[in-house]
Amino acid sequence: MNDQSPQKPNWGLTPEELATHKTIFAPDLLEGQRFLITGGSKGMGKAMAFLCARLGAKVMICGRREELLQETQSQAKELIGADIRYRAMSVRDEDQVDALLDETFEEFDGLDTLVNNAGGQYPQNAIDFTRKGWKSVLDLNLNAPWWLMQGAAQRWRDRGAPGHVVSNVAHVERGMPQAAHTCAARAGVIYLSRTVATEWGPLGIRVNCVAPGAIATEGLSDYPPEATQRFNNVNPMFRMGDSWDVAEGVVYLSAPSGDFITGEVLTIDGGMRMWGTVWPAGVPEKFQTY
Ligand SMILES: CCC/C=C/C(=O)SCCNC(=O)CCNC(=O)[C@H](O)C(C)(C)COP(=O)([O-])OP(=O)([O-])OC[C@H]1O[C@@H](n2cnc3c(N)ncnc32)[C@H](O)[C@@H]1OP(=O)([O-])[O-]
Ligand SMILES: NC(=O)C1=CN([C@@H]2O[C@H](COP(=O)(O)OP(=O)(O)OC[C@H]3O[C@@H](n4cnc5c(N)ncnc54)[C@H](OP(=O)(O)O)[C@@H]3O)[C@@H](O)[C@H]2O)C=CC1
Repeated sequence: MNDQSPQKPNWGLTPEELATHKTIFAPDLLEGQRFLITGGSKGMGKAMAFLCARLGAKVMICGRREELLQETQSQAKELIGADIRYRAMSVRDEDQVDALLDETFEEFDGLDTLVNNAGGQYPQNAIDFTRKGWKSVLDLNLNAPWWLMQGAAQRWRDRGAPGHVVSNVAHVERGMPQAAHTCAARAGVIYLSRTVATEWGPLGIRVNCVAPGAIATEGLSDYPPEATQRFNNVNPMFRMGDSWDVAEGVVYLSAPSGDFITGEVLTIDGGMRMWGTVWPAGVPEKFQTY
């Protein structure tokens, strides 16, 4: 994904930066805590994995490509001395989701935080979506996080040892032109989270979301350069966030700092919810008004 061509910049923080980036959190904040982070082999999920491991947590990650997972595992070992576990799988496959949860609970003898981070979509005008494309994006960004959070909650209830969920969604308050499929899915996750935050409150399970705006990660290489070159101009701070901004938000909600927070959406978007629109396929002429 790290395409070096001038048209496609090399987005995201390097492993060395993830290993040394300053953090506001105490070094032993997550000592003994167990995290499952989906999509931890690059981008924001990798930053979350490094940060949690640096703070003392045991971390399991997953992703489709084993080589990226392996690379993340060895970088974490070499740079921060952490033993990150991984499973190569797709969260779009229900059986593989169950196997991932079983392996994680067994390996760690329980789980403290599930981070639903794996996700994504392709940019297209909604009028042209195929049914197959719609279902693929809904499977990845709505069904998979639901299977994961429900499966984790059942195991927490049955073991009498609760944990927490943080789902990485997106800023969707004003819709997301050229990404209506993901917008629908993420809105679904937000309202699922708000609903089960009430149902699962008595079980001791907290359920929250983080909602990033434009964040410079390797994932942006999947978008056309004519779209990504304006991603620094889609919020009133006139810059993109980085994966560390989101990783620290996830830790804030998972650690004791989040003990009285549930059903919440922590927006990390440099103000994009008030001003700015991503237009991931490029701004249509009619909308080129500023
Ligand atoms: C919003 C801005 C900020 C956000 C940034 C990020 O999220 S960064 C993170 C960025 N990282 C990611 O997003 C990574 C995760 N994303 C993904 O894996 C894919 O976007 C996916 C969810 C569609 C799965 O894809 P897959 O191939 O495994 O799935 P599949 O075989 O099940 O169905 C494929 C069907 O979907 C359709 N279709 C697909 N592409 C296009 C397109 N460009 N054009 C048009 N249509 C497209 C097409 O119908 C196709 O069927 P066909 O014609 O092949 O019979
Ligand atoms: N970057 C941004 O500006 C924004 C991103 N987001 C969302 O935040 C989340 C993280 O984004 P970002 O870090 O940029 O993305 P990246 O594309 O950089 O990383 C995505 C991670 O998810 C994994 N993944 C993708 N599909 C699957 C799958 N089916 N099963 C298992 N793992 C999978 C990838 O590994 P592999 O490909 O090997 O499976 C990778 O580890 C995503 O949900 C994204 O849509 C939301 C708003 C803005």
